[in-house]
Amino acid sequence: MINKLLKRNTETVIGDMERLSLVRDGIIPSHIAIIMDGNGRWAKKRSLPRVAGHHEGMKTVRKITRLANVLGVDVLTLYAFSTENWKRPKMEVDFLMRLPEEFLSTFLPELVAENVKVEMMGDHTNLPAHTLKAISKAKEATKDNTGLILNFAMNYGSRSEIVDSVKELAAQVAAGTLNPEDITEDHISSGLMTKSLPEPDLLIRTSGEVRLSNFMLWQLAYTEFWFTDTLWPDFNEDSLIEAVENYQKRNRRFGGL
Ligand SMILES: Cc1cc(N2CCCCCC2)n2ncc(-c3ccc(F)cc3)c2n1
Repeated sequence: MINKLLKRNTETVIGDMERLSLVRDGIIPSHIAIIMDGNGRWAKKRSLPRVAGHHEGMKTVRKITRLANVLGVDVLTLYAFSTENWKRPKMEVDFLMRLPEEFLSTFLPELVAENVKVEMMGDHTNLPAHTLKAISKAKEATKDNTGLILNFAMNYGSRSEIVDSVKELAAQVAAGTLNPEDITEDHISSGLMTKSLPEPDLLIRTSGEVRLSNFMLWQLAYTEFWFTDTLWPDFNEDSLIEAVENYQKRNRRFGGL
């Protein structure tokens, strides 16, 4: 019995290694963005409080960050808290606002050792000081790292991001330093929080929801979308490999023929 289990486990490990090797031989999406949905539903299925799903989802963040780094992904953007999330019960919001420091208190040393650079995009105002302090410490500790950029979207909303970019251009036009007819797509892109990042190549959304929820609306214009019914806490290394394998089968035309 033990031998059969060992044999099967060995075959599984070898199979996984071969699958990982095949994926790494293919085109790896430079920027993967993920809408990490299904945490509350995961908890409800287990008669657990919603916050248990968020906490389990945080463990998935570790797993997927490690694998993305191994695959050679350049940027991993994770939609951790949207501007709409403030409408949730205060207890849940307070819990969510503690997750960054819980995640970083245990995972920051590994992120530093693995050359991962922590970044955050979103509206800093209204985020609690303790949350910002933890994230700022991680950004500082990893600012010189040159590996995977782990970009957390916190209190982020795409439409307000675009409005802010347009306002900046309007101010330049009002100041006479920019002619309206000279405004290009690059002017808008350069005013976004993602101005220093490549646009996402692959967007993943979990839990069966098929919508963007005010996430990177401008940046996702030519991104490949992959939707899965898997709930975020159940999303694992196999799930990410499957998404990248699917991505590698697509023929991206960026609007062309
Ligand atoms: C608000 C929130 C929610 C949050 N969830 C866990 C993942 C599922 C989605 C919602 C709950 N996670 N997971 C990690 C972070 C985080 C954020 C910034 C940072 F620098 C380090 C870690 C996080 N932040």
